[in-house]
Amino acid sequence: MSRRYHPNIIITGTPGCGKSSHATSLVSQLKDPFKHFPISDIAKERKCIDSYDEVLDTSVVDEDKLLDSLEPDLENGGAIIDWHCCEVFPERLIDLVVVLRTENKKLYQRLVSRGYKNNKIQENLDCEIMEIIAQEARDSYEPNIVVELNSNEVEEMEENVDRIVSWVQNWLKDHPNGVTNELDPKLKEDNSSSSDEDNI
Ligand SMILES: Nc1ncnc2c1ncn2[C@@H]1O[C@H](COP(=O)(O)OP(=O)(O)OP(=O)(O)O)[C@@H](O)[C@H]1O
Repeated sequence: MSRRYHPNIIITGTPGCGKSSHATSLVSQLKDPFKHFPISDIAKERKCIDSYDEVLDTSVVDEDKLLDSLEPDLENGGAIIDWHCCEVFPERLIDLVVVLRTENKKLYQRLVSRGYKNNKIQENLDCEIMEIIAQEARDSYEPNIVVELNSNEVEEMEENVDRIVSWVQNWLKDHPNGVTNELDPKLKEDNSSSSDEDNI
């Protein structure tokens, strides 16, 4: 039966909230076999782009194709997934979902400095105000694996990364035999036996 011996973590949040910065720093601290999966780039590399949204100036990903392509990576474990969507990844393959939150004023400044068009900036600010991604995470995963962290200042980012590294170290200690990749209710109970939320 397929098992993973390192946890898979989703780092999600509205564009500009710091997903890539967090994921890069996390992987540089955790090292091998942990690997950064910047999904926007990977979707292009693995030819999982469905179409282009002219209005929002963004690529539309073929999520089924993306998931088929990523499933073996997720089964290996140690994936640090960096994307603004999280619901596409099956619960059985995800151990922690980190939702980054940024104050609107700060997010606005970051998006302006990227040269985004006004409608794209507004769309992203609305997304953050309405907690779209946080809600998607709450709707898609067990509450004990979803954590919201503030990402307004550099110091917060450093603190967040330290907390996630500690969580990983505890996960590795708590799961010496790994966890199943299968959808097995009994084994799933075993998977959730550690107090994941308490550790982060
Ligand atoms: N906690 C933070 N404090 C200060 N600056 C930050 C923080 N997080 C990110 N930034 C800055 O905000 C900008 C956007 O960060 P980053 O590219 O990591 O966001 P993202 O969520 O990955 O965006 P996207 O979804 O568009 O890829 C970068 O210039 C980064 O340095």
